[in-house]
Amino acid sequence: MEGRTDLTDQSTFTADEVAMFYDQLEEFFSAVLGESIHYGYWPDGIDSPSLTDAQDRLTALLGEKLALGPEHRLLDVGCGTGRPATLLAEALGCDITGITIAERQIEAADQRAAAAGVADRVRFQLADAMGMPFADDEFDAVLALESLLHMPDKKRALAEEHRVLRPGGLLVIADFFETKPLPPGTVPDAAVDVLPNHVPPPLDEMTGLVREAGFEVTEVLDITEQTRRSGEAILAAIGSYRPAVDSVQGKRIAEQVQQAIPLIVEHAQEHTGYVVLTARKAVSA
Ligand SMILES: C[S@@+](CC[C@H](N)C(=O)[O-])C[C@H]1O[C@@H](n2cnc3c(N)ncnc32)[C@H](O)[C@@H]1O
Repeated sequence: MEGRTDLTDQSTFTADEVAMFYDQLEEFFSAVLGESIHYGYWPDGIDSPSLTDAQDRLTALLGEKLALGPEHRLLDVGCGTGRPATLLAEALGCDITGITIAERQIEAADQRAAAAGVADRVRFQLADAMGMPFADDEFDAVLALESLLHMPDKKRALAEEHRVLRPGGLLVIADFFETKPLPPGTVPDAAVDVLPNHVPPPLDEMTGLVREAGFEVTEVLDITEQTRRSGEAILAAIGSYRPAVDSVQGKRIAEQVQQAIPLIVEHAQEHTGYVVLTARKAVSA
């Protein structure tokens, strides 16, 4: 694969580089974040520190927004290693196709779905969200759980999500948005850019992109406060992590990311919020 290997370069990452990032860090992510690669959700009154429980609560919340049943087909864009899709298949009974740009995630995802006994209705494949191998109108709903942040061309990704949805179908996005930009002229700390494409747009810009892609935005649910504990949960997990990655390069990148995480978390806490955005494709064009 072409491309830089120095992941502290601050220019935009390509889809190939995002794939390399996840393929090389799969062991790292499962050690630090568990089976899901996303933030957790702590609604008022829930105090348990478990990141896994909180991640599963976020997945359950997205399941409520999707409101699908056994007769429906869901596309999970950026499926990771398959825990969200597996949980949603169990909870909703729907048919799910998950796509990821990182090849190594597919094997783990397939194994997870098989172990949960849902492999008959859940499958995973390698595909780029910015050019999907699916027919127009193929799905009843699309989920983008922390995948839009990685897209170098968000307009293209949203246009594709719109194309593969049937008229009236739902798009549910869970992602970060920028709340407080760095003051003009400030150069972000290089370590903050270790994560590919992670600096998100402000909420109004993100909502605007979704509308421009042809969707009607039906709900914008700001859960910044309810996801805030994710930062400290990740920091606690990272504190006890010791790299055990096979390849020398993978180990080097894991160490880079491990060192960068406190800064990334600090940046995320100060400069980003978290939204669940629900949108509908118009019934008639
Ligand atoms: C932060 S992880 C979230 C994974 C999963 N949704 C979860 O919550 O466990 C981002 C995911 O987006 C995928 N991804 C990033 N860029 C992509 C692209 N261009 N096309 C398809 N998937 C992509 C990554 O491979 C990874 O699976």
